[in-house]
Amino acid sequence: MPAPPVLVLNGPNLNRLGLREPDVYGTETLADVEAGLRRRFPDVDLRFEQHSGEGALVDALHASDGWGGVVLNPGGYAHTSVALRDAVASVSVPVIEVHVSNVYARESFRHRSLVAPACAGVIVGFGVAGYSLAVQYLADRAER
Ligand SMILES: O=C1C[C@@](O)(C(=O)O)C[C@@H](O)[C@@H]1O
Repeated sequence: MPAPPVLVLNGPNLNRLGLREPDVYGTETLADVEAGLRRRFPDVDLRFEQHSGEGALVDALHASDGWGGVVLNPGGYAHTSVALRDAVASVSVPVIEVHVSNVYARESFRHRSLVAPACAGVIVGFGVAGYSLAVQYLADRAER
């Protein structure tokens, strides 16, 4: 049986990666991230979605239930969204929260994630390499 897909789910403003605050987020675009992950993990059925709205992110999480995992960068919703946290808690798929920047080295309102306690793990501050680390974890987990 083929391994179930892994969803790389990005929230608001991450479609601006590479353009927005490059000193904070780097110069790689979301398309670069997708191409890099597809190159690095040719055997993983990777799906990519980016939504600016909270509801669409909630729906995407629900639709991924039973998949191999979700790599979730909730963007600013990490710090505000009870609905997103509840959506993560409502599914049995392992969700890894990723932040490109080191949110703990930034403004204090970024130090708390409402979503993180519902996640299997969190990767913060490794730039876009965080997506790759998260997919690697999920791929290893699928092989166990
Ligand atoms: O939009 C983002 C990007 C971010 O999630 C990151 O990847 O570093 C960190 C958030 O605080 C911010 O609102």
